[in-house]
Amino acid sequence: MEVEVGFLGLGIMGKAMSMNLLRHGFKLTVWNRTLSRCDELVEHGASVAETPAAVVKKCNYTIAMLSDPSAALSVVFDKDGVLEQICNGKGYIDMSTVDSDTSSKISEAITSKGGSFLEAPVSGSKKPAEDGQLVILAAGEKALYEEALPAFDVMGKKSFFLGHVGNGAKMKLVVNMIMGSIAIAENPDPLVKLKIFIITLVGRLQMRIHYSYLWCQQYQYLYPKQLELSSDIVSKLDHRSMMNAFSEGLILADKSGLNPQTLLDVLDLGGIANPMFKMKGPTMIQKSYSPAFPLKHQQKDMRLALALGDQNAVSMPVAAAANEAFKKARSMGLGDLDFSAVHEAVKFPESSS
Ligand SMILES: NC(=O)C1=CN([C@@H]2O[C@H](COP(=O)(O)OP(=O)(O)OC[C@H]3O[C@@H](n4cnc5c(N)ncnc54)[C@H](OP(=O)(O)O)[C@@H]3O)[C@@H](O)[C@H]2O)C=CC1
Ligand SMILES: O=CCCC(=O)O
Repeated sequence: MEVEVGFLGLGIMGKAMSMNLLRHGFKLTVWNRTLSRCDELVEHGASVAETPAAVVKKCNYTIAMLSDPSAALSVVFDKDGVLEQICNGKGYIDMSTVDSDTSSKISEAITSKGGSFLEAPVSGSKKPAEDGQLVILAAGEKALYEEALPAFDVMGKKSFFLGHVGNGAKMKLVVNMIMGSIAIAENPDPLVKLKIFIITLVGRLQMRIHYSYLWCQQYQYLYPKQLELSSDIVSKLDHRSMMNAFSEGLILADKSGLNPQTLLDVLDLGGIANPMFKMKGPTMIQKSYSPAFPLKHQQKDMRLALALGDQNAVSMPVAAAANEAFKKARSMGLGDLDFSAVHEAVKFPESSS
């Protein structure tokens, strides 16, 4: 018997994910609060139902991709909602990004009616959703996970099963917290970006000319020395803030009962994968901070970069907060360890020397 799959919520993500399922031959029934948004899916072979309850009635399992906790709850608990038709043998998979309490509430309601529940938030945005390249962070009923794997394999490039309900939601929130913090570090005020760009460009140009005309002994006096320093320091600013956000994420994962190594694996597959997380993450988990770049030097560069910002009236609240963590690490006697030892200062903010 052909598996009938339901899909609730055809926003940016839901539309891309359900199109993908259709492309791969899944038999799909869709619903969206604004029903007209179903039209394009219907053109591509989907059936449409008038309520979430009607979708659940028809389908073996139903996937939801809704904006926030209140939407996720409303679609389940309100009139004509999922709960009215969920029963033994039917599954409900919420892929929306919500908190673990919301997810648990939905799980309890679904299972109390005999249905099975899985939370499965995703890492990856519109394009990965269109290309079937999401990273799926599932938790809940293992049997439903296995039943839905063919759909997950189409929607994503990798699926994790993270255990009991709540772990998927928490993992997703940790990843997005790191992403949000880095985004601030990497996307400051446009004026700041322009200044950094100009300083860096001039610095690079200067280096090129410097090497081409090294023979010219007087060259070094043609450009202000400070500019060379500026370019170097400014180009390192993002790494400072990244390391702090990364540390907070590792600690949040650990304290929330998640495996920090799994967080590293998830991060490495997503939009914020980068060589620094990959290289420093495992040693940070092991609390091994053998110095490659000593923390005291990093804090010195932070201090100088902040002074540069001061000179140029550039507001840098993210860098200032990161600098406080590096100062704290120094006060804890960690200055000669690797700069990733800032992790300890983030972990124990009340410690002092
Ligand atoms: N966009 C992204 O890059 C990513 C988003 N996510 C998460 O996926 C989820 C969906 O995001 P996205 O597709 O971008 O969001 P959109 O805003 O594009 O879509 C939101 C969907 O939720 C529906 N909705 C909102 N409120 C209600 C309600 N009260 N009752 C019923 N349906 C409701 C909307 O219906 P209607 O059309 O009627 O407004 C729409 O289908 C969110 O939880 C988001 O955090 C996860 C990874 C990446
Ligand atoms: O929740 C949104 C995440 C977007 C992304 O992972 O690129």
